[in-house]
Parts: sequence; structure tokens; C-alpha cells
Amino acid sequence: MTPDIETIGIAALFGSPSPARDRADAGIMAAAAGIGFLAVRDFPGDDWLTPDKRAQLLRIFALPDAEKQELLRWNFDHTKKNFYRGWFPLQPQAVSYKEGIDMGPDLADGARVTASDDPLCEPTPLPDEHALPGWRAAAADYYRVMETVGTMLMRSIARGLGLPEMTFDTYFDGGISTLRLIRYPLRDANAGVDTSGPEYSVTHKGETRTIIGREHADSGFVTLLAQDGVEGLQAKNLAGEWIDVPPADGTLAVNFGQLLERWTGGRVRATRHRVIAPKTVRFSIPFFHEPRVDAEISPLPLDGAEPFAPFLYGDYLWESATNFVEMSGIKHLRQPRRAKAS
Ligand SMILES: O=C(O)CCC(=O)C(=O)O
Ligand SMILES: [Fe+2]
Repeated sequence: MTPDIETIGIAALFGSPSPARDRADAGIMAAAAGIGFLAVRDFPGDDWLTPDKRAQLLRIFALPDAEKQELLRWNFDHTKKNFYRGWFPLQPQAVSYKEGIDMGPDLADGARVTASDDPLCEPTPLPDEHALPGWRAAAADYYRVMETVGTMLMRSIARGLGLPEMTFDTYFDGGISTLRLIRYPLRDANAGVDTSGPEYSVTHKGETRTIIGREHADSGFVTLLAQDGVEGLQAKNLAGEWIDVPPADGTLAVNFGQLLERWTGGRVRATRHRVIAPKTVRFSIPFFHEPRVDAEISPLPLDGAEPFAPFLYGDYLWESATNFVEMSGIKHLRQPRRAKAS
């Protein structure tokens, strides 16, 4: 039988060294090195993982279209000045059938917009306070809670790798984490998009299911995902089978990105995942925990890790993130800040 994705209580990660913390570290590392997915619960701010609290954030989807359009990114509306942050609308022809918003650290702390000449550091267009009273404060609080969970998980992973626990902290100080809110509506059967091809549909447990989130591995380090009670997310296990990552209130799904996989010499796995269409609209709230744009990624002192030429996180992120459909057409707008060693 396929083992389920483990749920691990992480309260002890927030305290001083203890046997409970050692157990949590071991469980996290085993999941990171195994299937590359886990679920975590019990942490400060976990009251956000309830339907009522999530609904506070998801109110943004009820804005009138005109107000969402104000938040659009340049690739969807050339009158806008934001390239990387902001709204992405439904793209009916795309395999990933979703709309939503990407928000940066200025949401939690406006002073953290650092480089006006770097789209990765641009301010996030946000709805007016009067349109959604209290929404910004709620989203800012959620962002801060996730940043702290991300920090504690990275410390746990450092310990699990036998590295000093603060190894990753300096990279993430001033980081550019992204809080993304996603809505996946039901596909309109009359939209003229043929979803019968293999890109759009798969057979799962004997049923034909439409894909609404294309198979991918995340780019960066660690992703903290709140699902809003509706199934659909699947992870590819070591045997190459797709297994469900069921939503559960009070838990965050955790998975790891390709950069962490590479940085750790493959000890942490960047697991591929996808979303198959449920019978109802689905919402999810990923938080991509990310370092500073100018963090220099160089080989960690780990046995067996492949050496590589150091590079800047921002350069890597831009190259990789702009391959996703919601970022299409913007790659040329940012040049690497450091020339690649030839
Ligand atoms: O909606 C989900 O559950 C998954 C979203 C996801 O994988 C992503 O945004 O990278
Ligand atoms: Fe993902």
C-alpha cells in the first residue's frame, strides 16, 4: 500500500532543544528525503488554518471584476507597471485553469520594497482598504505567520542535514517570499477548449479527471500550502504513482523546491505535484518561502553534493519563474545581475 503523507506536529521547533524537537526534526527530514511532501500542524498562528479565517483572505475573489483588473500585471494589461506581483486572470486555453494574486514582502512590511529597478522587489498592487476592510491586515498577519514557519522549517532541515541550524537564516533575512491566493473555478464546458487531450486529462483510480494545475516542481526552497477543504492536489511518489494530498483543517502541506534539492545534493526532494479538477470550485493558498534576491547560493558543505558555480538567487528565480504560464512574456524584462561564469 502507498504510505500516506505524514502529518507532523511542529510546536517543538519553536522551543529550545528537546527530545520532542529532535523527533520533529527526524520526521521532517525523513519526509523531505523520502516522498518530499509532509503536512505540519501545531504552530503559532495555526488558527489561520480554519475555514473562517481562510475565508477572510479569500474575500479578494469576490471583488468586482473591475477592481481585480486594477491589480493585473503588465503581461495581462500593458498599461500596468507591475511585472511580477499582482493579479493573474483565468487563461482558458492553459492547462492550469486558475486566477489569483502574487504578493510580496511589502504586504507584511512596506519598507521591504528594496530595489525599484528590480521587478522581483517591486511593490504589490493591493485592493483598496475600503473595498475590502481589514483584508490587508489579515493578509499581512498571514504572511508573517508563514515566514516564521518557513524559518523554523529551514532551521529544522539544517539540523537534519547536520549543518549549523542557522545556516539558512542569513539568506532569508530580507527575503522575497510570495503569498499566492488561487481560485480554480470549474471549467466551462462551452468555452471552446478541447480538454480531452493527454495534457488536459488523466485517468486516476479508473476515472477521467481534468487537470487544473499542470504537473510541476516548485522552483525555490519550501512551499507552505493551505488547501481550503477541497481535494485535488496530488504528489508523485518515489514509485512514480500519483497520490492524494488531502486537505485537512489545522494542517499545512509542505513541499520543497528544485533549488533546495540541488543545494542539498538531492537529499531534500523537490517532488512533482499537480491538481486534478474536483467537483466544485477550489481555493488554495501557497506561500513560497524565499531568500533575498541578492543571496549568493554556493555549494553547502555536504558530502556527495555536486559542486556548482555560485549564483544569485534572483537570477535563478527569474529564469525559472518566468517559465510558468502566469508569468509568460516577461522574461526579457530582467537581465541577470551577475554574468554566468563561462
Ligand atoms: O493549488 C494547489 O494545491 C497547488 C498549487 C501549487 O502547486 C503551486 O502554486 O505551486
Ligand atoms: Fe507547486
